[in-house]
Amino acid sequence: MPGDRLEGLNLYLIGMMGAGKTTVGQELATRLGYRFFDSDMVIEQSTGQSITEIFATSGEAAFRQIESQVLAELASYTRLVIATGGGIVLQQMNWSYLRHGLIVWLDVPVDALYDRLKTDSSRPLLQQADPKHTLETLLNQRQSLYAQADLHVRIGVRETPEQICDRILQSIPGVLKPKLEPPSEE
Ligand SMILES: Nc1ncnc2c1ncn2[C@@H]1O[C@H](COP(=O)(O)OP(=O)(O)O)[C@@H](O)[C@H]1O
Ligand SMILES: O=C(O)C1=C[C@@H](OP(=O)(O)O)[C@@H](O)[C@H](O)C1
Ligand SMILES: [Mg+2]
Repeated sequence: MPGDRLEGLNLYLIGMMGAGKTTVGQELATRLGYRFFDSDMVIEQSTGQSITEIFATSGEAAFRQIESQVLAELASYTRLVIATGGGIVLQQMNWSYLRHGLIVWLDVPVDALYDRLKTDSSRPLLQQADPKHTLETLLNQRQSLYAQADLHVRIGVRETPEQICDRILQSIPGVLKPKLEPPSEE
């Protein structure tokens, strides 16, 4: 299986809302023979609330706390593709979990993000007067964090999830961290 090169290492997809982390992640998991998890879906299943309800009833800080707890739980498994929520990079503690796997940044132009999300009401942070401006502002704030990924995938507006998977799988060998070989017996 293509996933054998990874030797069970989890893949964490990071990037802005609408970048395709959930969509591409499902396809990637199938190709790798991995299990797929979407951290938002796990949050909704474990709390019995939608992301929007959590934001509305408990606030973003509480959501971020739950998000970190879910990430910590998922990070204890292997052979997973995990589609994270776009704000996973905001908390330093999350990086200690992400770093145990291979971090892939799906980098999509803001115009394309907006086109994909303009009729989507499931992202509470976008329920603003000018959602495109909100996307631009969030990306500016987070760009340097996303850039800490192991693999930066710049995605064209016409690229399909299948084509993006092809590119990720082709690029993984070049970014796999070398295994620390035990010191040779002198
Ligand atoms: N490569 C793509 N081309 C066109 N539309 C896409 C692509 N990837 C995802 N989408 C669409 O964009 C929206 C957001 O995708 P999703 O996977 O939920 O992104 P994320 O999890 O990063 O927020 C969905 O409607 C999805 O069908
Ligand atoms: O960018 C963000 O802060 C968020 C992105 C969302 O996930 P997606 O990136 O899957 O939309 C979800 O976690 C929440 O609405 C917050
Ligand atoms: Mg998602």
